[in-house]
Amino acid sequence: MASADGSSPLTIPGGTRQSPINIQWRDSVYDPFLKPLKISYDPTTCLHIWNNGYSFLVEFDDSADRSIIVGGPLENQYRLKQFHFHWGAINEWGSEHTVDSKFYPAELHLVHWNAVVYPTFEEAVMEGNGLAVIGVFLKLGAHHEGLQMLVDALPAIKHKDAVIEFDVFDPSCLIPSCPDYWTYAGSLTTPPLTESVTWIIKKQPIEVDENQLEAFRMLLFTSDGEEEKRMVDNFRPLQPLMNRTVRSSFQ
Ligand SMILES: NS(=O)(=O)c1ccc(-n2ccn(-c3ccc(F)cc3F)c2=O)cc1
Ligand SMILES: [Zn+2]
Repeated sequence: MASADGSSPLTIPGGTRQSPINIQWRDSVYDPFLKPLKISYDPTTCLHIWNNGYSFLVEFDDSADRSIIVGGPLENQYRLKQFHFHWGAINEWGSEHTVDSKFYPAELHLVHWNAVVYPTFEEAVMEGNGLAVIGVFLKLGAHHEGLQMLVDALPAIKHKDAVIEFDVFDPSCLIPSCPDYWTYAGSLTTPPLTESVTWIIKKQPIEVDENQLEAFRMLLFTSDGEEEKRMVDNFRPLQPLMNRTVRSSFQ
């Protein structure tokens, strides 16, 4: 939906570092000073899984430094707050970022915040170095054992605001073993769209099977009792790169 000047309500007036973007592989710049990203998650920090009416999220206890990432492009360590996905109605699209203008059927986002510098997540969301989000592409292929635990919980959170307890889950099983990533300065891809995210996009996708993608698509945007609207195509349009460079951790 665009307004008279052609802008969509999802553009931030004066935004200079909006996300998602297309990652043009040949335009990314290898940075030899980028460190390996170190990921250490405590599976018992997992709290619950819920349908927030836009995606489904798994949230974590972030009251201490128990599930953290450090290194990579980051100056501090960041605490895991939640992870969620974006996907399409069909396998031809669904990811938020694209690589050489290619969409993947889905994309995982692991959202972390800079608890070294900021006292709360709410404050970190407003600051340029407040958040770090790891993006992982999902491609159609083999069955993913680790994802299946999430898929098995989805029928119980079909409707908006449904939540179930999720005791133990290690999201490391959703992150590819290949250490290669791209990184750039960007934003949240849904409101408040704040320009507070260091994006770390893994080069290697994970493989999931058709049944697992279909399970995402039977979730609903709508609450119980409302006219059903399937939760699909919950990805934001690509945003202009403007004056940004995408760096790669690999040659
Ligand atoms: N898709 S993404 O860029 O990873 C993304 C997009 C939006 C959010 N998001 C939306 C609202 N919030 C949020 C939640 C709690 C809070 F206190 C403040 C927030 F901004 C948030 O973190 C979080 C992550
Ligand atoms: Zn997201």
